[in-house]
Amino acid sequence: MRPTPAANPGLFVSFEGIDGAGKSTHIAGLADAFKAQGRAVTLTREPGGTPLAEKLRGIVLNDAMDPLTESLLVFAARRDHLLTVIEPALARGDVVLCDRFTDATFAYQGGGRGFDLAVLKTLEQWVQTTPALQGNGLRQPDLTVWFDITPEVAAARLADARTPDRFEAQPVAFFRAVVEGYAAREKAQPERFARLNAEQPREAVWSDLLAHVVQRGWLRVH
Ligand SMILES: Nc1ncnc2c1ncn2[C@@H]1O[C@H](COP(=O)(O)OP(=O)(O)O)[C@@H](O)[C@H]1O
Ligand SMILES: Cc1cn([C@H]2C[C@H](O)[C@@H](COP(=O)(O)OP(=O)(O)O)O2)c(=O)[nH]c1=O
Repeated sequence: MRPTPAANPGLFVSFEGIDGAGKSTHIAGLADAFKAQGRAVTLTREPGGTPLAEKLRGIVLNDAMDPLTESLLVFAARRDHLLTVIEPALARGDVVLCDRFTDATFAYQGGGRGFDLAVLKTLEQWVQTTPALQGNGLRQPDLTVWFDITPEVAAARLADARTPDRFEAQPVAFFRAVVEGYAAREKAQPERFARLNAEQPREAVWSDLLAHVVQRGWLRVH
């Protein structure tokens, strides 16, 4: 028997930006806004989101390794996450809010580490081609919210805020290259991106974020 189609089509939203850009600050608020309008929300993150992927996250954030190893591990985590959490949630009609997805790999491994973008593109094809999409469709977020901020402002926010992991401990030049990596992804797929000026006060960032979601007809204004 065919499963009953979900009442709402699933929505896949990813959140991107360098460490300290303000993603975590706003994701929970957006989840509450969707829930208040009757949507089921799956809140998740990368690397991580499943028991296996969370183990890989611990390794990626703490152990030294070469950029290919790093890329393979984040994509391995992504494959497990996509098949066991994201695709089932989208099939149920959930709003999936994901703290980072593949753009982070292009920005951090591709931009920051300078790793081969062609290899990343191949891995993206392998990992994000899922049986849920007919033909050879590639699963991509319906919307990617990019919290754009300079490394200097982000670093000032993070100073004292938390103990840095292997990425957060990188110098400003690394984060400049990460920002370039995000900019290149936005340029290649502008229809999927909403770029926010993340240097604004929290309230202004929040209202810009809401405006993008409302504009797409995914949330109603009160
Ligand atoms: N618009 C803002 N202005 C000033 N500080 C902010 C703003 N947004 C978030 N912060 C603070 O900056 C730090 C990093 O924010 P966070 O949401 O954890 O960033 P991310 O998840 O992108 O790494 C936190 O201490 C947070 O309270
Ligand atoms: C998803 C992903 C994250 N990362 C990095 C970026 C972040 O520095 C780190 C973890 O992301 P994040 O969850 O934002 O860290 P935190 O919980 O400290 O806010 O992993 C990559 O290098 N490649 C990837 O593909």
